[in-house]
Amino acid sequence: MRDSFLGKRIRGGGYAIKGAWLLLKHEQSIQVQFVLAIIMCIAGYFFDISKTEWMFQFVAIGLVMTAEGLNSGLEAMADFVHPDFHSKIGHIKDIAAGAVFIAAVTAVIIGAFIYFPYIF
Ligand SMILES: Nc1ncnc2c1ncn2[C@@H]1O[C@H](COP(=O)(O)OP(=O)(O)OP(=O)(O)O)[C@@H](O)[C@H]1O
Repeated sequence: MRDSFLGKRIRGGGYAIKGAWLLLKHEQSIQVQFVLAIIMCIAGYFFDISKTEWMFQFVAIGLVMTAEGLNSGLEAMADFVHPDFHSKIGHIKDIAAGAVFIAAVTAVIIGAFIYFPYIF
């Protein structure tokens, strides 16, 4: 069972859940995103948004947290392989941060589409 296809997949899932927990426990950026996600869920209940709007909201939350998590992983990898200052490392980190920025802007646009009609 341990080395079977199913056993490996189950173990892989365990590592992934552990990784998500580590992100929440140690990464401040993810903690901030998590709090924002909770605030957006409270807003969703408050404004009684539709099922489709909930779906878009969860996609936006997932998109930002996924990008932030991958960015954290890449930063950790960069710091491990090259702890010293290097322009290439700076460039790599800036690109990864840029991806988070794109995800965040997308989430803000989705949020504006959902909540503007309720607020204004
Ligand atoms: N080793 C390095 N060499 C060159 N530039 C770096 C290096 N480390 C960081 N930088 C520059 O500083 C910026 C911030 O890097 P840092 O690793 O502190 O990320 P951060 O977004 O502050 O992440 P966190 O708050 O999660 O640690 C990078 O985007 C990059 O421009």
